[in-house]
Amino acid sequence: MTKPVFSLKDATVTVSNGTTILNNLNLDIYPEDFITVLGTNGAGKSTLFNVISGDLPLTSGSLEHNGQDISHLSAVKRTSFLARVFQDPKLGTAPRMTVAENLLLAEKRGSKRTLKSRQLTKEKLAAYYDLTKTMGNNLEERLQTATGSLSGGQRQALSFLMATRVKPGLLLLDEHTAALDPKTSDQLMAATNQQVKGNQLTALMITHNLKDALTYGNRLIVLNAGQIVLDVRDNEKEKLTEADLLTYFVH
Ligand SMILES: Nc1ncnc2c1ncn2[C@@H]1O[C@H](COP(=O)(O)OP(=O)(O)OP(=O)(O)O)[C@@H](O)[C@H]1O
Repeated sequence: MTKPVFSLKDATVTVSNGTTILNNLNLDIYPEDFITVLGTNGAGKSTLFNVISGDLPLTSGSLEHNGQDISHLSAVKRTSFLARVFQDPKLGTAPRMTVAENLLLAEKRGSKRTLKSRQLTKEKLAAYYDLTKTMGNNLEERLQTATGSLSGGQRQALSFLMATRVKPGLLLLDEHTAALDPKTSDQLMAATNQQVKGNQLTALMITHNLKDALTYGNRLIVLNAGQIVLDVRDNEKEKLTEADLLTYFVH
């Protein structure tokens, strides 16, 4: 039987005021799972990501990666196998560096990040041109532009390409299309789906868009009050409707 790549076991986070924001949560993530994550505001979705990325420690319980307990591994060390794209286009890219330099930097994920512009060879720039052209938003014309002057959609597309430049063991998509206009959001969602499937990535994607949650991924989970209240995959997921999902949105 296939073993999970990541396992959260009785994961609990209690904050200083005594509130429990993740409550004995259990989740096994299998290779090539593309899991859409839904839940009301404050359900614990970002907390779940913060626990996986190592930005927030567990109060109790554990996180395993390929059977090894990594609960105490630093967030920096986890970047060798984890990548995350945030909702805010400003996060994830270095604003003064060009698009090409950011892509080069992303290739060094998990190792020492020193950058020498001579490493940007003609061949590399040609490869980046082809790569960015797949995003369908003219990013390929702006390879030598400082990232800070890109549009939000272009910057978010770049963040996504950077997160997947070196295949991560797990890709965390934290409402990565939420700040974009509907057309740009659809474009990035389609590109995301293509990358995740084409490169056999394992991914978790937080979204408030029920349609996207139903359309994409092989598995869907709903969080409520720090617990998973629905976990469906394949045929069972395909049968779900938006109306079904709304019944899980209880405050
Ligand atoms: N470090 C923290 N200290 C105290 N409370 C926190 C901390 N992080 C999160 N919380 C609280 O825990 C709850 C869950 O927050 P979280 O951000 O995980 O929810 P969410 O499901 O991602 O919500 P949203 O959909 O609004 O982004 C919220 O009530 C939040 O205020």
